[in-house]
Amino acid sequence: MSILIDVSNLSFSFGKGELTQSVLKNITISIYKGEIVLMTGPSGSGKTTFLTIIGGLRQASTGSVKVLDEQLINSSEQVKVKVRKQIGYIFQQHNLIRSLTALQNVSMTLEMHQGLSERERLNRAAKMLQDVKLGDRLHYKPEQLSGGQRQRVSIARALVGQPKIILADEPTASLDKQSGQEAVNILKQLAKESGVTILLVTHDYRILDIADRIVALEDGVIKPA
Ligand SMILES: Nc1ncnc2c1ncn2[C@@H]1O[C@H](COP(=O)(O)OP(=O)(O)OP(=O)(O)O)[C@@H](O)[C@H]1O
Repeated sequence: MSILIDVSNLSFSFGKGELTQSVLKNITISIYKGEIVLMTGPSGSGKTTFLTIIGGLRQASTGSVKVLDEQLINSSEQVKVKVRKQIGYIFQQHNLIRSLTALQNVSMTLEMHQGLSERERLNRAAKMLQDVKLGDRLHYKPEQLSGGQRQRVSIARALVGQPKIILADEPTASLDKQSGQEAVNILKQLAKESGVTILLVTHDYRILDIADRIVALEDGVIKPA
């Protein structure tokens, strides 16, 4: 099986000199194609920091971080952009644009995919929203949707560009048990159908059963969960 995320001896600190705070300490982990990996760990243990480095959203300088065969340590902006284009992101707060409908929020992501006409973008976005069971909510704005529905719009937005990797940061944190489980179950089903790899950070123990593998980050160190 191919390795999509290959991290070895990654260390990362915030601040300089006496104020240096070491957040990730010598992390080594490989994540395979199609795998769903959940990363748990107490608040402040470095989970979000780790995710943003993997996603090419934060620069690290120590160790090796290969994502989709690109080295992200001390990488150029060009390399980071190339990697980012192949990743779908899901955040705790859905980060949808309030003035746009569900359909517009999802189709907007496809604007950076060259060569698709507006009609094709809208068709793909509508199909994706049907897949997350929101076919009857295409023209609703975020505030007209429930928390779980909004999070499913962000799942559709993350998947519509056919990414190789999904990075999700506490996607169920603001949802009740049922909506949270519904959202991650849909995510899992769609990911397995298309072979997408998922790295999901959470301290929601109610969703651990969607994982193929669970790892724990404690004090910047990875431990088997
Ligand atoms: N931009 C920043 N500048 C300085 N320190 C930061 C910054 N971002 C995070 N930190 C610190 O790094 C540590 C790890 O933060 P991080 O957000 O990665 O943890 P987390 O495990 O995701 O926590 P949570 O589960 O609460 O989201 C924390 O102690 C935090 O205060």
